[in-house]
Amino acid sequence: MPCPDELARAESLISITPDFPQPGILFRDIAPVLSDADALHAVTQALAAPFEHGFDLVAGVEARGFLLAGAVATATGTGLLPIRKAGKVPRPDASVDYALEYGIATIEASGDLTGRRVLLVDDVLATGGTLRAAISLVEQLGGTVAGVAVVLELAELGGRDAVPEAHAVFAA
Ligand SMILES: O=P(O)(O)OC[C@H]1O[C@H](OP(=O)(O)OP(=O)(O)O)[C@H](O)[C@@H]1O
Ligand SMILES: Nc1ncnc2[nH]cnc12
Repeated sequence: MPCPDELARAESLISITPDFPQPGILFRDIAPVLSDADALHAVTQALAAPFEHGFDLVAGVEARGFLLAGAVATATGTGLLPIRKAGKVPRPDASVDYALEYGIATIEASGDLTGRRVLLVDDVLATGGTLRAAISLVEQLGGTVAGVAVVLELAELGGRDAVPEAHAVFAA
């Protein structure tokens, strides 16, 4: 497990910008965490820790989820499943439409995940639309969702109701 002091410092690096990308949205940006080696290490460890040995593939949703999924997969010696936004996968085997806090989107992926235990990771749990869609996508591909981990849960947006199994490193 990561050191609590290091995690607290990592949380303090998350920036908050009002009215981005739309008026009324309080945007949380984890980019400063990614560019700090100790903070990135602590957050990566904290994302994976509750699920130790319970997964063999890490999935992240484009784009910010990719960054964390890559870090967690490397740290835990597992593979990586990129879940892409619409139009990027040549022959998607699964496609899911969804709504998120500030828009609508479609995610796609290809491959046979039969027998794979997948840890889903993302930066922010807001309404939960993105992770709910990602869970559905993994299951459509034949995989089992072994866990869901996010860096930051925005509690007032109700994402926990949509994804009750989510483990959040930080909550706001
Ligand atoms: O809980 P929700 O309301 O679904 O919102 C959370 C999602 O919103 C952001 O992704 P975004 O689609 O903005 O993509 P990005 O990673 O490319 O910035 C964030 O990275 C999460 O995936
Ligand atoms: N408020 C927010 N900040 C950052 N990413 C988000 N994704 C959805 N809502 C968000």
